[in-house]
Amino acid sequence: MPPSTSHHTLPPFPPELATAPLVSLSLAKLEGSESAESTRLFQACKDLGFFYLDMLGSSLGETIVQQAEDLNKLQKEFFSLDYAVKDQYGRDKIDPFFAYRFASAGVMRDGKELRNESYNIRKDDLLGNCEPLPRHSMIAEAEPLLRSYATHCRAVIDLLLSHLEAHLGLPSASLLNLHRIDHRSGDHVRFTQNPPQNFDESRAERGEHTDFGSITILFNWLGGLQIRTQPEGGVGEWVYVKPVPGSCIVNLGDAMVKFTGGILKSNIHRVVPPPGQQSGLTRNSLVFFSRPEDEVVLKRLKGGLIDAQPVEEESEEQVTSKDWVLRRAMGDLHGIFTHNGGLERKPHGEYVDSRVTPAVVV
Ligand SMILES: O=C(O)CCC(=O)C(=O)O
Ligand SMILES: [Fe+2]
Repeated sequence: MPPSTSHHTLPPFPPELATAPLVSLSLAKLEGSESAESTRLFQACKDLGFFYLDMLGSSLGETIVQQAEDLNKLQKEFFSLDYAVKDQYGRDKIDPFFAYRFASAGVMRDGKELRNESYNIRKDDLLGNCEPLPRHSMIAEAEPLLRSYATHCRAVIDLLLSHLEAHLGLPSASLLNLHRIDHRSGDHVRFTQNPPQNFDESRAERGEHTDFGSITILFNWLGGLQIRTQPEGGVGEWVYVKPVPGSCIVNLGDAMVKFTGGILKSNIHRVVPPPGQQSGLTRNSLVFFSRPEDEVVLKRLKGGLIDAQPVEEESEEQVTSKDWVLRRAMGDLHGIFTHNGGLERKPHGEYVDSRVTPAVVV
């Protein structure tokens, strides 16, 4: 049975708004190793590093869509708990990263300052790869669902990695072996919730970021995600990514740019309040972030098309994935901004403010 999505229960995304020119790829076709679809995947990852993945018609994909709906119900329930309860699972008490996190949304209601919230649940806790961190009973009870969701998202990510390594001309399993599911990594499921708030350009700018892992699988139900277009020779503009029922949004993170010497792109994006009739609603998203294994050094791989890429003159400090994630999360390292086929490094500090008053808690 096809999954029942809930987008139609919400006000529509404004039809007149400019939206991002994302291609839509079919998971079922990629599972079937259809070569035209595989080539489109490689192209999308070289162009924008963002695409829709249509999950319908794939048993794995439809299961993920259904589970994303179930997890969306769970996250709303979790975020409806009192701040004092959630604060017990905060980053100051549990972990600097894999914890409940918040920042002021700059809005008051009933004498209370509303929060932009997120909750990061580590893949290794779910899969038994480590001693799990303390978590709320609601999360503990949902662990079979969370574990299954993480495993399914990883199956999609592994499929994408295997297509990409083939196109890059890398030896088989070059990328897969940096992302083994039973090895410790920063992979996690993230719940996010933002209360209604007015659009504020400077706040939106502070939330601009690239993801710093490998591949991200994102579900959202309301508009608000924006990416910046990358026109040849131009500066680009912010455009909305419209949620599509039955599809997830996939984007590449900085690790893929580093591994491939800039062949693959991690596009800059941000989250602003939902547009049009959707404004005034609380916005949730559900994100699965994959990252290289903790011990993997984030550097350009050797082989295939990567060897033909220009070598950067000033080679950057080499850090392990674990340190990179920690330092990015603490705002200690800048992101990679890819533009017009080249690599452009934003000065330190340009993306890091998102930790202060983020529209999205990165
Ligand atoms: O909420 C969204 O739609 C995107 C979230 C995001 O970009 C992130 O958490 O890194
Ligand atoms: Fe992101």
